[in-house]
Amino acid sequence: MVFRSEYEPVPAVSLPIHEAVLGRAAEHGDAPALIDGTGDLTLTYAQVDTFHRRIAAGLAEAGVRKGDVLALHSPNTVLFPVAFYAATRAGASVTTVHPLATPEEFAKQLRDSSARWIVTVSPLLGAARRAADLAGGIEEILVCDQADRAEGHLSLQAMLATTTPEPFVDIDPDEDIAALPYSSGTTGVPKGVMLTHTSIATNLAQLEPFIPMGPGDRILAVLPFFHIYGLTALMNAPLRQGATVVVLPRFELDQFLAAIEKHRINGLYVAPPIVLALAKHPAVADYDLSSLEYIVSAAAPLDASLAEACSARLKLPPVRQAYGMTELSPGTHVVPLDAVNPPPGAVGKLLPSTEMRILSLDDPARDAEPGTEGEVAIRGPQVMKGYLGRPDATAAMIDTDGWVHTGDIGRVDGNGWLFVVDRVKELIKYKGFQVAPAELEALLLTHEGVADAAVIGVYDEDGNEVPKAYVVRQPHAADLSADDIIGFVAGHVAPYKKIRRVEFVDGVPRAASGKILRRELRERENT
Ligand SMILES: CC(C)(COP(=O)(O)OP(=O)(O)OC[C@H]1O[C@@H](n2cnc3c(N)ncnc32)[C@H](O)[C@@H]1OP(=O)(O)O)[C@@H](O)C(=O)NCCC(=O)NCCSC(=O)/C=C/c1ccc(O)cc1
Repeated sequence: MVFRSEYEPVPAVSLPIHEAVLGRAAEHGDAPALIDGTGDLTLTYAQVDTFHRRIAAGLAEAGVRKGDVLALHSPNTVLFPVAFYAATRAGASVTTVHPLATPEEFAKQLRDSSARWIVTVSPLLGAARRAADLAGGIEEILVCDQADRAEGHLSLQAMLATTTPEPFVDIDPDEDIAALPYSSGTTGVPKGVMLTHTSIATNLAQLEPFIPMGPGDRILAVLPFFHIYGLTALMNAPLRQGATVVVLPRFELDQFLAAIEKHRINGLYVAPPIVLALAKHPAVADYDLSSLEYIVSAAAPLDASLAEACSARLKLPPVRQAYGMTELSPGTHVVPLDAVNPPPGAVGKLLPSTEMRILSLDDPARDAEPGTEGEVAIRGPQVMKGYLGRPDATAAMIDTDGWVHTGDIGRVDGNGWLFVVDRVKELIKYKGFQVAPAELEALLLTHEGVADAAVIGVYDEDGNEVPKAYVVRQPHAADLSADDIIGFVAGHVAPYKKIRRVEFVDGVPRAASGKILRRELRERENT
């Protein structure tokens, strides 16, 4: 059975993303678009409009051409959105990089995406230079935050002085790639997700009626812009509608609470660990959070009683969930802000122009019995174009009828609410960040004391999923300890991918094909 959205379809928004988002920026003029939540800098809509055009001219002058891949490597700053739209206006596809990626991880992404340009911030220049050396093929490393050409790197700020006219680039929004975030999908290592201008812009139009933001609304950008959730909910959506975005570089509880109080934030888009902090942390009582009107949570499963504790403490309507994934530009379901008594735990209703099937877990060619659990499959204009350079992985994810097999297990109630109950995919979600077991297993096998290894997600006391390694020692490495393993991995990966539990075993369960039997390990955990 195909579930169809109960809402009127929305027409595709076939526009370059910078036009779809900033097309009306000049009209908003002096209204604040972006405020630095750690300082005083404010960019008005008129400035964002002018600045991104000047930087696009500067990038074109530096040699950026249509189809080039530009790696944007920065924590959240007020210049991040400006750099993003400047790059797309110059014709580039933007691949966003985690600011804490190690040089090796960064280099992998540069090589895989055939990136030619890096835009970073000066504190991260060292990592960017090492990554560029490892990867090769980089024309130039540019820096967002320097007023001049310090340290020999072109600066985006210096480009604001350019008198060169903005480039005219002929973008085909339906075909050309605007964003190339990296995602593991349901299995394997991170892959470049090709999102066209149209798929991202149309997804904004699909979401807008349900979580409207407009002039006067003040949104807090604490989740990273480099993930599709932040890029959509905290950057594209508010800037398209004329709201004000207060920007924080990372989640630090007191700074976050102080920013809500100081800037009279009314809408929060967060992930479950922040809902947990709001529900339980004593510091919450020290701040005036009365400006808040709603909280939306996505990126990872949210416990219904935790959501209830959070909204009760802050005297807010129930926390709204939304559901999506990078491969879906990203949104497919949302609990509308104006929904009356949405059922606890629901991740939402199908967005307009989106179809869903719930596939049988025994036979994915068939639908599950109505009301029962199955794998969520999605079809709509927000489906990615594919994984860059990986036709096989693309075919494994999108079937010949255009359905994306999400790897999440869900159930739909009689009123069309989706509940996500589990997942079939291998991926670990640490605080909403993807951690691919295959990547950590490959790394563990490079340790001279490790004979074999498997990684799965287990739950800690706070209900966070954390990566756990099962390790088989080499015969000569009898004294290899858990701390050795944890330290070794931490030395090679971004902090969110760290191994946080270790168990030594005599053997890793494998199928005859050699595939790790993760289900067996998971069952062992639960007994
Ligand atoms: C703010 C969070 C929730 C919590 O922050 P945290 O507690 O500091 O944890 P981190 O995960 O950032 O940091 C991990 C480690 O790195 C460390 N770290 C941290 N920043 C630093 C630093 N700048 N220096 C140095 N060490 C540091 C940090 O201290 C920590 O170290 P450790 O103590 O060992 O755990 C953070 O985890 C976070 O941003 N998570 C969200 C990720 C996210 O956006 N994912 C979205 C994927 S896309 C998606 O799901 C789409 C959904 C969607 C659905 C529907 C829609 O409509 C739209 C979208």
